[in-house]
Amino acid sequence: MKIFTSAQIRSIENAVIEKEGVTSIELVERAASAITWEIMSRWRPSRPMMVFAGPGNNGADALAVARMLADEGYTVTVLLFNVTDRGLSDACRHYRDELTNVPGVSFTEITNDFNPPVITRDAIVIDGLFGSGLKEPLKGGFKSLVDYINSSNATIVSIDMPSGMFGEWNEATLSRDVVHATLTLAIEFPRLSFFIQDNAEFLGEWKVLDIKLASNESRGEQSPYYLLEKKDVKRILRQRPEFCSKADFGSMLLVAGCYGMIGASQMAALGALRSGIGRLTVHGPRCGFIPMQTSVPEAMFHADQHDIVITDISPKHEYDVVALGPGIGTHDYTVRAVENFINMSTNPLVIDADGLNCIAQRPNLLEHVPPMSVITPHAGEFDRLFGPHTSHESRLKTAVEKSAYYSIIILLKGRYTSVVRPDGKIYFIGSGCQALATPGSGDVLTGIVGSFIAQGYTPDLAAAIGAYIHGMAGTLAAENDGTFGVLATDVARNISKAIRDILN
Ligand SMILES: NC(=O)C1=CN([C@@H]2O[C@H](COP(=O)(O)OP(=O)(O)OC[C@H]3O[C@@H](n4cnc5c(N)ncnc54)[C@H](O)[C@@H]3O)[C@@H](O)[C@H]2O)[C@@H](O)CC1
Ligand SMILES: [K+]
Repeated sequence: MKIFTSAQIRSIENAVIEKEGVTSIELVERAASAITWEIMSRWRPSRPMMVFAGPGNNGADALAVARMLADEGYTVTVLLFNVTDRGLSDACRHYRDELTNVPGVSFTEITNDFNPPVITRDAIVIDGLFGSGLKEPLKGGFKSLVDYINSSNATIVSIDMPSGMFGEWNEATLSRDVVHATLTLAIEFPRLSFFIQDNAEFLGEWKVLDIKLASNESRGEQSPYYLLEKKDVKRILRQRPEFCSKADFGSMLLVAGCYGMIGASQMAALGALRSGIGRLTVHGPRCGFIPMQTSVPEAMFHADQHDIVITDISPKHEYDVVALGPGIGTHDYTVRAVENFINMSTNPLVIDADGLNCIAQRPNLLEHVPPMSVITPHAGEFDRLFGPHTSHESRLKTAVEKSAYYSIIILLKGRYTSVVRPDGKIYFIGSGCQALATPGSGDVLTGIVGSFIAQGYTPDLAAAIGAYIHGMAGTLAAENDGTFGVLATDVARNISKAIRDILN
């Protein structure tokens, strides 16, 4: 699914109005009925509704919802803020005129100062102050109003977006002067902001409501941002031919483990094997030999000359891909081995965890990472590589810049994992859940991504489908065990099930 900017959504909306002869009032009506249904399915008419409407079409949506809720027997108090020089939008004026004599609605239009009404704890606040037409961070009276709403402890439903939040790029608004919604009901499209962790506290739960807006128009519109869905992964994944052998599914060298972290080699190896690798060799220190051969006998083991750390990475054979990093530590010998290996590599690599921490000790080394390699940092590893960041949004922007500069794919892990390509495209992956926040989970992901590259998927797609399948495997594991106690081995065990579900 493409993720559009607010400007693109406006132009899609205008195109629908012009080409299909739909009026903006009809669109508001569609949006408002979808919102009203959603509210009615969650809260009974005994809950008082308190509607805050702004001067644009976000306000029009709110006024139309107020009328519909009143028709359904809810008690509705409406405050319309008509305080800007520009006055009301056409649709807002239309719904204002319609509301003035609806029974069950207490309506006030504010054109100047006002005394804030008491918001009781059982009230449902409907926030229709501003949506995609917000031009600058809120200030003055609107800022105080938003503060007042936030301090009410009531349930807050934001229409389209929490008022004060932009559809994209919110650094200037971070955590200040934005409605903190309990539920955000987005109209037709999710926004880029929804996938960035900084904004989670504004959005609360969010849901996209379908108002049949222009699938034709939106299909033609280009966007660098995508939400990867199950159907996309199904389209990318190739069914295995009936006549096949393991030689058809690639070979991978996994460079992983040190004394005390051989578990990382196991997790990554399981990730690779459960996602279909044809042949897997693990290179690790000698102390890893017995544990690896007993716990993952399907993998071959190639022992380093050193007992407890990796000191030399010189593959004896050709591999389709080398994945490097889980549990290797950052001993001087290992940093040097990583440096030598990267300097002589020409094919795309997968680099994770301590592999990245080793690179962070030799900053120029990134210049020598082969193009189209995949690096898979979490926020901490990312900052060690590229410097500290104060927000997830700024981290994402740096990822776009660094991905282009180094021609590498950056898979930035999080609630919505972002796979950033050198051409600026970002795939967001939301298939995971809290269960994945467990030790070894990232190692499993490294194994999966490496395995898909070895099987012939391009590194960007291997990273994207790998992250999706990893997330889904974690979610499937949580269906059995809840979100607290899922182990990385449980995630690995569910990979094959996730792939089967996707292909069915
Ligand atoms: N996307 C769509 O196709 C549809 C959108 N609809 C609604 O329309 C909304 C967008 O409507 P609009 O474009 O009218 O925009 P908004 O209603 O978000 O806001 C525009 C108004 O707010 C004022 N404003 C902007 N920034 C301000 C600030 N910082 N301080 C004070 N005033 C400020 C503007 O001058 C203008 O009057 C969406 O969020 C959604 O709720 C729906 O009505 C129907 C379909
Ligand atoms: K809003």
